[in-house]
Amino acid sequence: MERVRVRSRPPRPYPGSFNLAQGCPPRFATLYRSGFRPRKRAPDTTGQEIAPVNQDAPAPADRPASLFPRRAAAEDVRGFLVHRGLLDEAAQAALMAAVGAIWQAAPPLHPVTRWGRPMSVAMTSAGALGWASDRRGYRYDPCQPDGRPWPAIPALLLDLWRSLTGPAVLPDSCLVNLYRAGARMGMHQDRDEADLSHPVVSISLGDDALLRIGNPERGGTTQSLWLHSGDVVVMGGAARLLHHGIDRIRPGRAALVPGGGRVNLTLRVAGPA
Ligand SMILES: O=C(O)CCC(=O)C(=O)O
Ligand SMILES: [Fe+2]
Repeated sequence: MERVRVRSRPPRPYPGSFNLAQGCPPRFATLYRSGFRPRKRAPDTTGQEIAPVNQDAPAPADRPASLFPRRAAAEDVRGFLVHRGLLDEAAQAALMAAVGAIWQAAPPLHPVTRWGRPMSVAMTSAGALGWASDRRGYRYDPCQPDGRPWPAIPALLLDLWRSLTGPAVLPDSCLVNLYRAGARMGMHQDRDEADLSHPVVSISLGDDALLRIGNPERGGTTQSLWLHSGDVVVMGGAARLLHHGIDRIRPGRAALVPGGGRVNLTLRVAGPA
C-alpha cells in the first residue's frame, strides 16, 4: 500500500522572509545569545541592567507633533539625507523615555549572526514586526524571542516619520539598536523589507557614531561622517540600497542613554502591503 507522508510541521521561514504567523506562542529563545564581549579594551557594559529612564521627561503621547522638526535643509551624502540636529534636547529626552518603555516590554539582546556569533549591538524592536537574526539568516517576525509580541511604535516616532516622509504609509517596524562602548555594525544593505520603495528613517541618540556610506555594490570608495544625538538620516530613493555601517562610537560623551552609549532607531515599512 502506498503511504502518503504528511508533513507534520510547517516549513521553516527562509532567510529574508516574513514569519507572519498569527499570535505569538511561548517558545524557547534561540535567536539571541547574551555574553557578547568586546574584543578591544573597552569596558564591557553590555550585560548591565538598563537603568530606569528619566521619568521627568515629557510623556511621548503628550508631545505635540509641532514641537518636532526644525527643518533646515538636509545635508546630502551620497543620497542619504542627513538632518543635523533635527531633534532638540526636549525631543531627544522624550524619545529616550519612549525607548526606556520599549526596553521594559522588550529587553535589548544580542542577535546571533548566521555564522553563530553574537552581534556587538544589542537590539530590540517595536511595531507589528521586529527584526530577527539567527543561523538561518535575517527576517522580520511578529514575536519576540520569548514569544511575546513587540511593543507598539511610540506615537512620537510616527509623528516624526509623517513629518519627514508624508502621511501615506506608516512604518510597521522600529529597530532599536543599543551601542555600548566597543559596539559596531559592519557594512550592510537594508534589504529585508518587502517593498524597498519606502525609505528608512534613522535617528541617533546619545554618543556620537561614525557612519560609513559606500555603494550599491560591495566595496568601492566610502565616505564617513559623525552622527550626533538628535541627527536624523533618511535613506531613500536611489540611496535606499547603499551599503553602510557604523565603524565605532565615541563612548562617554553624552549622558542621554542610561548606562552610557548610543541608541539608534530605524523606522521601516517592513511587511508586505
Ligand atoms: O546605527 C546606525 O546609525 C545604523 C543602523 C543600521 O544601519 C541598521 O540598523 O540597519
Ligand atoms: Fe542599516
